[in-house]
Formats: sequence, C-alpha cells, structure tokens
Amino acid sequence: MADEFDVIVIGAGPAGENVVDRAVRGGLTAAIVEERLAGGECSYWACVPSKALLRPIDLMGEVARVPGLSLGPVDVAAVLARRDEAIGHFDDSGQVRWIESVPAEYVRGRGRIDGPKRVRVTTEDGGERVLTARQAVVLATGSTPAIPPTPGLAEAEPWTSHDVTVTDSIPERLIVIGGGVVACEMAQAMHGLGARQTTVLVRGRGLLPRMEPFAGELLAESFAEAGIEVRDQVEAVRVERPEPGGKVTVHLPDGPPLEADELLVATGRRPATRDMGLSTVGLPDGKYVEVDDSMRATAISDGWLYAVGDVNGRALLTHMGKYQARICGDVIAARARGDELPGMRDLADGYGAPQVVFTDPQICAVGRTEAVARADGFRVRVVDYDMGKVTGGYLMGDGYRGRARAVVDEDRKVLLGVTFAAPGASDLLHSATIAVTAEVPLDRLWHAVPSFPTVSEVWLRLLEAYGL
Ligand SMILES: Cc1cc2nc3c(=O)[nH]c(=O)nc-3n(C[C@H](O)[C@H](O)[C@H](O)COP(=O)(O)OP(=O)(O)OC[C@H]3O[C@@H](n4cnc5c(N)ncnc54)[C@H](O)[C@@H]3O)c2cc1C
Ligand SMILES: NC(=O)c1ccc[n+]([C@@H]2O[C@H](COP(=O)([O-])OP(=O)(O)OC[C@H]3O[C@@H](n4cnc5c(N)ncnc54)[C@H](O)[C@@H]3O)[C@@H](O)[C@H]2O)c1
Repeated sequence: MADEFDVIVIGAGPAGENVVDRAVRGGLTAAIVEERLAGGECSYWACVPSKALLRPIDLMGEVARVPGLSLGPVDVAAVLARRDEAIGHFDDSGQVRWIESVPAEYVRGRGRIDGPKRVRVTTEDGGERVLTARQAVVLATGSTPAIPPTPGLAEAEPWTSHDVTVTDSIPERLIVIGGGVVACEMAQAMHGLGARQTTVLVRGRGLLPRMEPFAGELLAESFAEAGIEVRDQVEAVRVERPEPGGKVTVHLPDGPPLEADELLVATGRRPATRDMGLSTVGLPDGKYVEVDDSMRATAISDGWLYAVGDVNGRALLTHMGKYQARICGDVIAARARGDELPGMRDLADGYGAPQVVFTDPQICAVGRTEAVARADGFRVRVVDYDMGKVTGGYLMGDGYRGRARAVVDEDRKVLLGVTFAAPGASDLLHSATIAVTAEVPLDRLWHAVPSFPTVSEVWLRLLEAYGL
C-alpha cells in the first residue's frame, strides 16, 4: 500500500512530535513513524524518569539545610512507584491520542529512508508500508548510548541511561564510568536512594567538563560530603563479569581493581542513524546529520530532507530539539506555500543552549563559558559572585553555597554566558537565557530590579561586581 503525505517524520520523540504539530498548523498533512513509544527516549528512559528519581534528592538537601526539620528514611519503593507513574507505566496511548488529535497519522513501526522522499516502514506485525512525502522527510530518531571499546565492557552488559532510569532496585555498590551529565545525575540519584558505595570514574579532569570549572568542583564537594567517591583522570582498562547480572570488576591502570554489583556507562551518545537507509540518498550511516539553520540536511541537494533533535548533534537537549522542531515544521510549511520568513532560523544553538543539571547543587548554564568565549575570539571579562552571600541564599538554609559567573563581551557590554551553581537555581536560568539571547546591554539590565530577599538578587551583585 502506498500512502502520500506532505511531511513524513521518522521518530516520535519530543522533536518529531513538534515538527508534526507545526507542519499541520501550517496547513500540511503529516505522518509520524515510531518504532517504540510515542514520546521518545525523553518521556520513558531519560528526562522524565531521571528527574522523578532526583526530586527526592533535591528535597533531602533542602530539608537538611533548614534547622528544625528532619527527614525520615526514604521510602524507595514509593519513589520508584512515582517514577513509574511519571513514565505512564510505558503506556503511550495518551501521546498517540495527542498525535492523532493534531491531526496526524501515527504509524507504529521501524522507518527507513528508501530513496528520495520515500520511507519504508516495517510494521509491528512484520508487514511493510511505503510512505511518500510531497514536501519533506524529517529525521527525528534521536540518539543511543555510546559504549567505549574497553575490553570486556560490552560483554559485561553494563547499565546505560536506558537501564538506570527505569531500574526497580538500587544496587548496593555502583561504579559509574563518565563524568558528564548522565553520570553526575544518576550517581547522585542512586546514592541518595540507597547505594552504599558509589564510585565515579572520570577520564578527564573533573566533573562536567563542558561547564565552568567551578561547577564541577562544587558538585564534587557535594558528592564527597554525601560519600560518593570521584576518581579523576582514570580510565577503566578492562571489565570482567563472569555471571550475567552478577558482580562486576573494573580494572584500572594502577592499583587494585574495583568491584561492584552494577556498572553504569555514561560516556555520551551516538546518533540513531544506523540502518536507517541513509545510504540510499548518499548520506553516511551512523553519523550526525548535518543541517543548516532551517534544519535542512546540507548534503541533500534538492532539500527535501530535514533533521531535528539529537540526531543532528547540535544540542542534545529536549527543549532545544523542540525549538528546532518548531523551526523545521514552520519552514517546511512556509516553503510549501512559497513564503518563507527570515525569522524561521535557529539562532539559539549559536548562543549556547541553556541547560540545567538536576543535581544538588543544580548546575545551570547558558551561552558560552569563559573558555569558549575566549576561544571564539571575544574580548572577555568575567565576574563571579558567591551565592551564599546573597541574603536570599542565606535564607534558603544553613550551609547554602553556590557561585555565579557572568561572562561579559567587553566590546558590546552584553552577556555571552551565565552559570549558576547552587541548590534550587534552575528557575534563575531563564532570566540569564533572556539576557544572553536578547543581548541585553548591561546598563539596561541594571534596571531589571530583582526582588528582595530572593536568590535572584545575585543579578544585582554580579552587576555591582562588574562596576555598575
Ligand atoms: C538519562 C538522560 C536524562 C536526560 N535528561 C534531560 C533533561 O533533563 N533535560 C533535557 O533537556 N534533556 C535531557 N536529556 C536529553 C534528551 O533526552 C534528548 O535530548 C531528547 O530525548 C532528544 O529528543 P529527540 O526527539 O531528538 O529524540 P528521542 O527522544 O531519542 O526520540 C527519538 C525517537 O525516535 C524513535 N526512532 C528511532 N529510530 C527509528 C526508526 N528507524 N523508526 C521509527 N522510530 C525510530 C525512537 O524509538 C524514539 O522514540 C536526557 C538524556 C538522558 C539519556
Ligand atoms: N539535565 C540535562 O539536561 C541532561 C541530563 C542527562 C543527559 N543530558 C544530555 O544527554 C547527553 C548525554 O549525556 P552523557 O552524560 O552521556 O554525555 P556527556 O557528553 O555529557 O558526558 C560524557 C562524558 O563521558 C566521558 N567519556 C567519553 N568517553 C569515555 C571513556 N571511554 N571513558 C571514560 N569517560 C569517557 C566524556 O569525557 C564526558 O565527560 C548530553 O549531551 C546531555 O546534554 C541532559
């Protein structure tokens, strides 16, 4: 059976769903192909379950800082049950209903590109369906965890983000390989929920290497206080696990091997572009799909292929994938009408995407770090402020500490980047995102008066420290 739609999207994660929404709003017809669950990795194995596991950790930190409050033991079963509820017990019928209400056709099965503007779908029952696009095909297939080629590692069948986020039990002893976002969030979640011994093996120098260095340092202090061990500049050389699911041994370059009940590998992602039929249109397998600022694949000459979300490698974040998707859906609809607007371009990725790492302290950053700004050739001045000295911070509880950094472009007197590393700082981030993205001049920002006594007075302190 052949079916024709204006737009065919492969992958119903947050990015794919938003393309469909915008394209249909723009007057087009659309189909979306999904091999697992509508809602994608984010809803079931990534953002949502991880944040459900981290919320109690966040609260435990808050309560511990306020004299007069105390916490009883955590009811881990209740936390896991709420996590299960948050991921809808792997039932995507609500999301499917939403897609159908757009309205768009939901096609359950594995999609592959089969030449220009054609998608071949292997359906759940083993059947085949060929879909043809009048306007565009959009790849929104996301990414999958990368497993390094360490001898014995793959054979040990370690946990990845896909396992740890939906686990039904907390390992007594956990080793985490990686020092990035998943490693930090999940080490803290598992430890806070009862792992007795948690060891994080970091290949480079410090946690969260893409953030300002003080962010990783503050987080490492918090880990040390909680009893999470971070081992810097060490790489696993060999892994052994004689029994599937049994004890696992990680050999290091020096010293005795480490033993644990579970091993989590959190060493980054690979684009989900393998076995996708990309070679039928001249694109390499297994690589990120390079796109221009309208999300159109640069290597496809007549411009019918787009890629949004993790699969284009621009910013592996749900909110950025959704933003790209809104641009992509609007652009496809506008091009179909012949009235493309210049505003339909991805500017935000160029500024540096906002991101919150939901640890305690929360690490919240937007724009360029000092190092990136300098490497990009800006004339930079950096201003730091101790967030524990802000009255609003002090009132959050004893031992509240954190640090804020503003990276200023000295030629234009605008912010290139801002980082807050402090408990509960996530909701401060959007003010920074607005300041960075709108390139608000500092002497204008001075008139945005933060309320007393909130932590947001850190803005005032940063501007004063700058000299205003
Ligand atoms: C543990 C963890 C926590 C995270 N937490 C956050 C967070 O707090 N905030 C944040 O912004 N980001 C977070 N992220 C990142 C976020 O999950 C991703 O950026 C986001 O899911 C990307 O969305 P997407 O739509 O591009 O891809 P996905 O969400 O990966 O969706 C892609 C979909 O495509 C489907 N698919 C793939 N190939 C095919 C095919 N051939 N045919 C049909 N369907 C196919 C997949 O089944 C999947 O449903 C986290 C990631 C991890 C791993
Ligand atoms: N709160 C959030 O926004 C959030 C949460 C989780 C994940 N994510 C997104 O998901 C993506 C994936 O997260 P991630 O933590 O897997 O990737 P990451 O890129 O953040 O970190 C991977 C880390 O693994 C290290 N590494 C790579 N190869 C290694 C090896 N062979 N041995 C030891 N260490 C190695 C890298 O140096 C890096 O520090 C990120 O891009 C992130 O933006 C976002």
